[in-house]
Amino acid sequence: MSAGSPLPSVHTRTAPGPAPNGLGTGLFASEDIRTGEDVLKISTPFVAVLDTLRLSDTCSGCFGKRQLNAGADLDLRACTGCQVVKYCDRSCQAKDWKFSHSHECRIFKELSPRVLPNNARAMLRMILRSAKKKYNTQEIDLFVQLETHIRDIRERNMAQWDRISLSAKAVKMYSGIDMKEEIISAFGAKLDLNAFNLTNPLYDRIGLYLHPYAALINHSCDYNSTVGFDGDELFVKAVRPIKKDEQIFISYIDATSPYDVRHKELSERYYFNCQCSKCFRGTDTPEDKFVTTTHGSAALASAETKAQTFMESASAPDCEPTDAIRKLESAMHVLDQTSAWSISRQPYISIRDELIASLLSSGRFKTAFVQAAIRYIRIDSKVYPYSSHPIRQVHAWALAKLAIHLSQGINTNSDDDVALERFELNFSLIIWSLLNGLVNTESESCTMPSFKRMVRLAFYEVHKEFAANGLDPSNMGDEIKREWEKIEGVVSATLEKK
Ligand SMILES: C[S@@+](CC[C@H](N)C(=O)[O-])C[C@H]1O[C@@H](n2cnc3c(N)ncnc32)[C@H](O)[C@@H]1O
Repeated sequence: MSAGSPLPSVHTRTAPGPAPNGLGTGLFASEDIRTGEDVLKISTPFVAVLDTLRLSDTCSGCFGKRQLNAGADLDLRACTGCQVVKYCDRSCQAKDWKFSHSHECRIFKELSPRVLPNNARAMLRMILRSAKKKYNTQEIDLFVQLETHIRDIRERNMAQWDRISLSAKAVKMYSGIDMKEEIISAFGAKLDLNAFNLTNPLYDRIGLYLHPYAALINHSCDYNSTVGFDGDELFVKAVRPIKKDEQIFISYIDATSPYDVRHKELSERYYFNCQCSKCFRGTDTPEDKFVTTTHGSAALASAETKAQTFMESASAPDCEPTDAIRKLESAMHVLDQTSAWSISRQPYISIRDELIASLLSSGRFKTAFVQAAIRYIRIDSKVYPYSSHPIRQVHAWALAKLAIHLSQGINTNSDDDVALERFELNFSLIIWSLLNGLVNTESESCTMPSFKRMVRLAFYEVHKEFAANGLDPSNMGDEIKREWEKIEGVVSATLEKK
């Protein structure tokens, strides 16, 4: 590790220290850090597990890193012992076996076809690794000091406490370990309070991740860093320049939400009242703004509740994509009818994200392209003001991928009734311009190394095709500008129809 910690898997430009405003310990920059640079990189997790639904489609060794490049061509193979976890190949299997699976495989096999929930699997891993002395003293020392908020959990959320205690009982029974249930429960509480969403390089959630050094980073709704994962490697990157001695902040929640929603989530899930600069401004921030102030707060709250209900039923596991699309469009309609809701105010942003995912699942690529263009052009720069934000980059990639699909004349669903053809888009130029933008800003972007590699490869292919036809889009600025004017036309026409 470069500075501040004796942990071998931690490379950082931070040091722990007392954080002002009663925030306990925090991490502070030990030097100036530029946009896109690593604040912290951790090569080995303390614990990481996949969500139960991801066990069948994601490799438990590389957490989907290799699948990102190989796509559907890579067949995962189940562990021959337990048949629960799957791997790309022997090297991924060997990695997980060495990390923890050798201790738990027998237990998974005995329980099959039942599978322990993700938090119980993570607790089991931590207990077994700790019993096998796989952690070094410094890691354990840091882990022991992590917050548990056990009293808050017991007093304010009995259901959470019951779940933790039940998991502790199960972990003790299945592992046969000689450890008090209270101690195992404390492992569970630390996990609930300090774990990160493990995501793939496209920022889709796939599981749970914990490392006690990364867990020292405090939260701010006006964060200066973002967290991402490349396989089992954790990266914290600077989303804007950070000065030496400045505190590092990430966002534990979706910071695009208005004040009340953020406050509720942080207090119910993490048991604290946020002391960040944005929360001090209360509802006086863009996240809370409405387009007009003519509606009473009751009417707005009622519209929001209706829209949320539509959104929740659209994300029910048994909801077909076509049905989900109808529900999400109804949710948007409810918000539009108030004429107070801007498309960059939550829950509009999340509804559109869900809509794009459902349109993709049902093969409506043209409509998905238009919605992804609205998100890219009209929303992202408002809700993620720093262009280095990884979500902005991932959304640009999603738009480029849709343009690639459409340029290949892929059959779209017959319900895909957007008359995109009349705009005569030159998809190749649009793809080139999106990928060129991503490649050119790579060093200041907070995306993961394998994402950058994938984008670079795609750009190389597109550029090669142009070159084969004797063209270099670097010299076609006017043509590219015209294509973006056309997309602006598509976006305006769609939004005017609302
Ligand atoms: C993951 S830990 C961060 C490290 C922690 N400060 C420590 O000393 O161990 C999260 C806890 O830090 C505190 N915290 C983090 N961000 C905060 C914020 N913006 N406002 C108030 N408390 C915060 C809360 O007690 C929260 O439960």
